[in-house]
Amino acid sequence: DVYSPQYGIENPDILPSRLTSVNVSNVFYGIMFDAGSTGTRIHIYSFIQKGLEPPQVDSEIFESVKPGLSAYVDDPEQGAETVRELLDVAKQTIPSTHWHTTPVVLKATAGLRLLPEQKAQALLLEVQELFEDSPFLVPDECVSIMNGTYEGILAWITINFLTGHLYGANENTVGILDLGGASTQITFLPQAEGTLHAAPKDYISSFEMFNNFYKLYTHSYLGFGLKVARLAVLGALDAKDVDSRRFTSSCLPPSLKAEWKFSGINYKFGGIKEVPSGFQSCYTEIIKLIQKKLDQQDEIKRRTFYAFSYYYDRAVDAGIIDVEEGGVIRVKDFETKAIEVCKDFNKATKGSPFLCMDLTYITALLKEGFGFYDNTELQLAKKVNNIETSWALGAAFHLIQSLRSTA
Ligand SMILES: Nc1ccn([C@@H]2O[C@H](COP(=O)(O)OP(=O)(O)O)[C@@H](O)[C@H]2O)c(=O)n1
Ligand SMILES: [Ca+2]
Repeated sequence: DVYSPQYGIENPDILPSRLTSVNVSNVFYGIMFDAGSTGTRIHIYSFIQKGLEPPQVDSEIFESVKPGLSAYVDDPEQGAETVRELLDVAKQTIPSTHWHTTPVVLKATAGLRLLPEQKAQALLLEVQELFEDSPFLVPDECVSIMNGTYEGILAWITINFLTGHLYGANENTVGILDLGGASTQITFLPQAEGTLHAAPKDYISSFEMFNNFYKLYTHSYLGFGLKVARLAVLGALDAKDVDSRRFTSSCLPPSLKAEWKFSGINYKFGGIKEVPSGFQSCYTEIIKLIQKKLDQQDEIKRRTFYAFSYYYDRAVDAGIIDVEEGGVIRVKDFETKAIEVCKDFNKATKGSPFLCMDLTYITALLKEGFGFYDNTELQLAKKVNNIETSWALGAAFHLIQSLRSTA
């Protein structure tokens, strides 16, 4: 795909009517839905654009509902209902004079990628009908399953835009690590020539945004999100007799017996009394799922990475970072905490019985999967300048750009 943004061109369908002079700054809006595997979210952005410069984000309104669309696999109408609730927020916050020029788009990620095609399409169709009945601008392909390459690239665009690295000085761009429920992404702009040669061909993607051109390393690993990883550790992925079995792991409190629902399926799970539980046996279990499954690039050990989504949430639950502040940590902080939590399951009341497993998985993913050093620093951030760290802003920029180039 090649997009050529054309600034300052008058386009009454998309831009606010005030864009008649390039000297006037213009306010316009965009609505991006993130249909993730664990929840659906709305991002309502207001943008300001001055003349020929790329648009700036003025503000974001963010709301979310749980569970995600994939949980409504057998009731698409009810699934669309959760989207309607969120769309009402947009009606309440965007001035009605701007509704017909404000694009609304929903992009689904790994939860829907994992559903049978027909079921996923039925859900998307319900949402599309909802959008078409709304007063907002409905672009072509307003509702879709996003491919994993875009998920990584667009999150990279968001974080580098928010941290001021996007236009011009490419040497200082930061990498991103996104850990969802069902998939995980790694994206960075290679500086070492060797990375471009060593990487698998389909891990290198060229992308243009606001007249800048980027050649990125990016990959989305489907099935390596935190929640699907839990099922893999438990041996419950694709298991046939889900109703009659209890799935066990040494990563869980030995006496635990509980139930857990994911993507509309109920799983019985628990610990193992017969074998030693704790970090070492848990790590050994998990490594089998990770070793040699992910591409490793030497360069990442020395680069700055922003990590968010479950990296952030579980670090908060484990007390590694403050829920509001986030902060800089090292890869080994996850391991240190995992060892502590797995040693005394009874103490870990806060972060659910899965905290030992999750922290151990994150440690293994970072070290054995991507090949980070113990000492590699990670920036944990939920928001930057009050805007969510998510692919959604990058997707909104991309949408604005493509609407303009096809207008
Ligand atoms: N705007 C957002 C969206 C998701 N998330 C986090 O992303 C994780 C869930 O990922 P997800 O439901 O998007 O799953 P995937 O479809 O990306 O695999 C949770 O830790 C959420 O808190 C977030 O921190 N901010
Ligand atoms: Ca996500």
